[in-house]
Amino acid sequence: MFSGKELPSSSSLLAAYASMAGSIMMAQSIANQLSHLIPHQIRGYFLSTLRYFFKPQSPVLTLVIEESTGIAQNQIYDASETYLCTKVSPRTKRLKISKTPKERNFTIKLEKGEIIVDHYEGIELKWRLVFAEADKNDSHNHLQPKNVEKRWFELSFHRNHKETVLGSYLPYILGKAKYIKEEDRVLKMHTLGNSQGYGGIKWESINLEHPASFETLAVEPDLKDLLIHDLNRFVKRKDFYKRVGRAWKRGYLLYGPPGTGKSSLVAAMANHLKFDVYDLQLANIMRDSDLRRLFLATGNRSILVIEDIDCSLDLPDRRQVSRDEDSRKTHDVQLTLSGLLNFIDGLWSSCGDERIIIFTTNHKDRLDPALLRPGRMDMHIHMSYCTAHGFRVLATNYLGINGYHSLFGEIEDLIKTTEITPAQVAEQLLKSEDSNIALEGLVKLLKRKKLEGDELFDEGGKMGGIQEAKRQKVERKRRVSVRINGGRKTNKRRCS
Ligand SMILES: Nc1ncnc2c1ncn2[C@@H]1O[C@H](COP(=O)(O)OP(=O)(O)OP(=O)(O)O)[C@@H](O)[C@H]1O
Ligand SMILES: [Mg+2]
Repeated sequence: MFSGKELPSSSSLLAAYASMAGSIMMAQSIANQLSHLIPHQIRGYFLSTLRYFFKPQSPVLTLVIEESTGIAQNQIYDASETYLCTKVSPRTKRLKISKTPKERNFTIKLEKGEIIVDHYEGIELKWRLVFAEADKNDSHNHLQPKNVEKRWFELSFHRNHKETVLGSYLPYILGKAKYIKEEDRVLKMHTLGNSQGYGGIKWESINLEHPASFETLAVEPDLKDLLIHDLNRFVKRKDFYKRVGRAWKRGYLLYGPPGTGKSSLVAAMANHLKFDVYDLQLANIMRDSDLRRLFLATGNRSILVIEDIDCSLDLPDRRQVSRDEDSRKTHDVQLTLSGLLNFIDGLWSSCGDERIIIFTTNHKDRLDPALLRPGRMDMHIHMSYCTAHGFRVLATNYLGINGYHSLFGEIEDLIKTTEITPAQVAEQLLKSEDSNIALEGLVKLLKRKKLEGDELFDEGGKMGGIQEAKRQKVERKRRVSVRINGGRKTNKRRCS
């Protein structure tokens, strides 16, 4: 396109200009001297022709950035459009504004003919949006409908800055636009569909509107900082992963009792990174081929979540009759954890960038050692019962209390000695908008739970361990809930 060689340097330009000016003056004096010989009209024509040929070159260089390259959308045009929305000045007269149901924010675009002046490293850059009716005879445009307007940006600046604009300003705009788009991106939550369409089970997506963020998460500040740091480092390390020849992926194992925020943490991670979430319910997957297809259909910059990994892998019976080319065979398609892990490892390396995989479980102790093997999951994160700090976060979230409340001392003392999940605390705080009523309710709940815990402790003494007493109590509860459900099988089996 443009190369440094095409343009003279400023000093040579000056020299050329000086010699041109000299030539014009000389021509003028010749013309004056010959004035008595040359008729008046011819003299004027002679001078204007001379001026045309020796006119100094304009110092302004204009880049034309067309909307389409004829085959594909022009990336620089799209990025400029996004970038310039942030550069609207008080002098801008007209803007176009729109919002589709799926968009979160307004989209602002420049109107025809509007001019925006931007400054970059001390350079003044003038942008103008130009519209014209598309050339109907344009052979490049045969794919476009007739009477479509052609659009382009004209970017004008002093030609001395050509190198900076091409080498640094335009890449800066591409980067900025990418960042703006990421910020605005509506995240998607992909789950497995109910319908078995052609080709088998498929992902279906909805907007991920989970409000969880690291700010609203009731976890210890150290853990929160560690996680945010880990995620930020991961997304920045593309080159590092490439250099050491590793697939750019990261695995987290979240474990802890129900209601401690494992799913909320997944949503907070997705919101923080602006990654889509793919929720893979293994219970719905019978065949290896399905797993492979679904896995390959996940997008870049995404989090693949496999919840309750301890439950989903020992599903009752995955034996299935499948149709081979011409004979019917019975395949044992039982998925094992290590089989799944090898499968994922193998595929993962070959399918794109910036992948995060998260396993969640209520029972780390029941997991296959293959999953716990060093190097398999990058971080093991324990989500545990509510702490005093966790309670303060929830009190801020739900009741808007940022400072002190007279019941805080009692609640925090009780929380330290009681097993209560953040979900239970949250539920209690939701019961009333009056913080006194909500917190008194929480005190009662904590006292009741503490009492139950103490009884369990006594029972444990008789039975030879608090864990055994707990297990038996949960077993009793589970039998009740199975009876209530009438033995109906659900996808998410109770595993406690
Ligand atoms: N650590 C937490 N911080 C803030 N809110 C929480 C936390 N844990 C639980 N909650 C609240 O409780 C609800 C249930 O929590 P969540 O679904 O994240 O738990 P979970 O650990 O995934 O449970 P399960 O093991 O049953 O899947 C959440 O919607 C949230 O409102
Ligand atoms: Mg969960």
